[in-house]
Amino acid sequence: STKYRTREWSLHDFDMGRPLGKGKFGRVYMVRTKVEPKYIVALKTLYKSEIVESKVEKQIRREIEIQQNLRHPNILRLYGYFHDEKRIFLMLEFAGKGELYKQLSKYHRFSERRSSRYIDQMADALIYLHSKHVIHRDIKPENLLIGINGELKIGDFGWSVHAPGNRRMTLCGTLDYLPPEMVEGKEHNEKVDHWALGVLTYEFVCGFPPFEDRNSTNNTYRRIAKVDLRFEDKEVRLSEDVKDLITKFSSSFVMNRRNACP
Ligand SMILES: COc1ccc(C(=O)Nc2ccccc2)cc1NC(=O)CCSc1ncnc(N)c1Br
Repeated sequence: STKYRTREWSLHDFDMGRPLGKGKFGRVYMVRTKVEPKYIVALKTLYKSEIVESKVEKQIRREIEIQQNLRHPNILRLYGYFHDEKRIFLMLEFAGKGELYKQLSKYHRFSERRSSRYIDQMADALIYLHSKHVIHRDIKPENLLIGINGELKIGDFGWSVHAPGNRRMTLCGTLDYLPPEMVEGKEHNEKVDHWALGVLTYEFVCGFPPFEDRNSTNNTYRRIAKVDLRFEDKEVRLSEDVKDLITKFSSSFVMNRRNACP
């Protein structure tokens, strides 16, 4: 609603709730507006000092600009923002069922039915993003949230990283989702999101990403560059359909690469 955009918000408008997650630049709290109607939002605090230090102020300005114009049921809303002398506050949609990766680590992998529902919603969100010439470039379980009715939401975590814990972390976030052209530092287009959707589908139904090599990041690079896709894992029974879908996601990328270098 436009009311959010015009009025000036401040911390005093909210009752503070529990912390929701920790990002690299600050924390996210569940908060509620003090006056009726009592909206619940996820309030993300970013420290100006850290943002300046990491020279990401342009990136966050651009990101806020992009996010405020996005309206899609499978993309987490950014309602607005405000700041005080030390911090910037992002007023985000609250996703009622939290972080998808926590479900994935709890259940190890998703059924093909549940995976197909999530991938279908991701595809809708990407069609919408690409229609606005926005390439996401960072699709991975850590960046996905689940709404109160079980619907998937792309929650842009900006440059936030999760506590190291059991998450795969390399220099710039997980390597596993990078497509060959990014791994080789080439220019990229929205097909990088199609590639990542294939990697995401594989990780949903298998419980681990297709090119992962826990012992050597170099080998992960090599396997990505070669598109070394394997389905031989004994304990995971995959339908021919899902193997075909995943192969198509990666081959759509290979076609793209062939076009790129005649
Ligand atoms: C549209 O969502 C965003 C938009 C922008 C940024 C951001 O930090 N940009 C950024 C930060 C620094 C530098 C450059 C960009 C972050 C998010 N989103 C988030 O941080 C997700 C917070 S966690 C959470 N949120 C809702 N419901 C839950 N249950 C949970 Br758990």
